[in-house]
Amino acid sequence: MNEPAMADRTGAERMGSGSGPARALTIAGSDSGGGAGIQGDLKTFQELGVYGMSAVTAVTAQNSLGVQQAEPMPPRLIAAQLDSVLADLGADAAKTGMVPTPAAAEAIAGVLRRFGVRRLVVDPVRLSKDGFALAGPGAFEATAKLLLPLAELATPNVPEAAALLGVREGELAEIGARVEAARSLLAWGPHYVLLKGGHAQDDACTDILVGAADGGAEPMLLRGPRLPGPGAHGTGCAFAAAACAAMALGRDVPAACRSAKAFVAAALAASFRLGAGTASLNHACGKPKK
Ligand SMILES: Nc1ncnc2c1ncn2[C@@H]1O[C@H](COP(=O)(O)OP(=O)(O)OP(=O)(O)O)[C@@H](O)[C@H]1O
Ligand SMILES: Cc1ncc(CO)c(N)n1
Repeated sequence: MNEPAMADRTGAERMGSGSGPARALTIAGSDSGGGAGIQGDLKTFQELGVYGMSAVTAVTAQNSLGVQQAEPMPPRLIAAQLDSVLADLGADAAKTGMVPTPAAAEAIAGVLRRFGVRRLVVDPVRLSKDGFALAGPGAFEATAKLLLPLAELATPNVPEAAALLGVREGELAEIGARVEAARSLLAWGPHYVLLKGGHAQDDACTDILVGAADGGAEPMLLRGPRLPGPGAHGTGCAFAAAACAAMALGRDVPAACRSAKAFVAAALAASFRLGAGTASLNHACGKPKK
């Protein structure tokens, strides 16, 4: 099949009040609790002014207490959703989150390659906050092997980075070790790695961005005050989705990561308690005021 490259569709006819919005596609699991996954990503896209679309990779039953159950979608149905969106609507940027099985990773990588999706954020999701395996057996490894090479930006947290590098999480406690780790992760193939700092014992919650173009020689450190408490559900997804939204709007990766950091900080500062467990991120109050 001869598919149009995404770039060819960027100028698709736009009707009504002039040019249409930038388009962002999330490829992720459904979170019934509304804070992470598809639901969190679409809220983030909406808040940041881009048109959100989705391909559901799995359905989870979860709430503020944790994940109770998860079922993967059949790979063919994941691929069909991606085909439907990309062949007709197009996307200026996309992000992947929960990839439940190795076959799902294969299906996603195949369609993204076929459509030439270049502005891709890969969030290599492994465990939920309460330790539920969102990536089933072999799926994290398949995501690393098949999706990270397609990524413009990869956004691992500290435990995911440790797993990818085969080191203990404790070895990434110091900022210098995390900069080195981020550099080493470039070997998986993304153009940029943003190593998130939420899990580090770091008062500034430092996120580290390195780029392959200079071999990670000039890391960019994104700092902000660590908000007290256990944080909120969905911060990792919100970061990747906010970066994806900014990339859909044409920003480069460093600018996209700066705005994602500001978005998550604002959404966290405005978070609230709904259930008996972890707080809910307030995506609707997260828009940076600048
Ligand atoms: N307590 C906090 N205060 C301020 N910023 C935070 C806090 N916790 C996390 N962040 C920020 O939130 C973003 C997500 O980081 P984190 O390391 O928590 O991702 P994650 O582990 O993938 O998230 P999740 O726990 O949702 O899976 C980063 O920009 C990080 O710096
Ligand atoms: C569906 C889904 N994706 C990602 C996460 C990680 O926060 C979650 N809890 N649920």
